[in-house]
Amino acid sequence: MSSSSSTSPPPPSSSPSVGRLNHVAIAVPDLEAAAARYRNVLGCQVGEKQDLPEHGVSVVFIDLPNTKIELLHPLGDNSPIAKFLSKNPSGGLHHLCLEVDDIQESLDFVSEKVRVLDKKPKIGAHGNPVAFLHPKDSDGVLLEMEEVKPAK
Ligand SMILES: CC[C@@H](C(=O)O)C(=O)SCCNC(=O)CCNC(=O)[C@H](O)C(C)(C)COP(=O)(O)OP(=O)(O)OC[C@H]1O[C@@H](n2cnc3c(N)ncnc32)[C@H](O)[C@@H]1OP(=O)(O)O
Ligand SMILES: [Co+2]
Repeated sequence: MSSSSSTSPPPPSSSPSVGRLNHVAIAVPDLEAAAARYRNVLGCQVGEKQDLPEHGVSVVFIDLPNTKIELLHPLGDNSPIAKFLSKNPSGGLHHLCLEVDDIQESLDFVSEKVRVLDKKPKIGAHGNPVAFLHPKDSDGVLLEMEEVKPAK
């Protein structure tokens, strides 16, 4: 088993510049019930539901001090979330979203090493370009990259 240490070499200079954990996404069988639980039981700041047909999802974001939780529910039978919930009826952890500062450069670099699910980025829930990497190439965890330009 390998482990990281302070002496590990720096990443290649052309690798993506990964920033914050933008969100952790959870697929839920009942979006209203899940949102109410985060609002009323955990006392979190819960946003409005958004429908995103181009992604086949309804989504509610929960703001935390340092990141967000994205609650995902299928919008239609062809939704990737419908397939996920058919295999995981109680719901579950769906993906992690990492911020990068240039998504096309990041995709060009990582696509030589892992399967990229979107050759071209799509516009995600925050109006920024997003793309996904195959979970089977990243320890069983679906990874989303979201382009967030560094503040000037
Ligand atoms: C709201 C917009 C945006 C944002 O701005 O934040 C979003 O987050 S959109 C979120 C929804 N969109 C996506 O998930 C797009 C990317 N996903 C996909 O392309 C597909 O879901 C997938 C990951 C390629 C899986 O699709 P498919 O191969 O058709 O499904 P299978 O059920 O056959 O899965 C194959 C294999 O992979 C395992 N799997 C599937 N999903 C996940 C997952 N989320 N996390 C971990 N593993 C996953 C699945 O269990 C299968 O494994 P085996 O059973 O071992 O074969
Ligand atoms: Co997401």
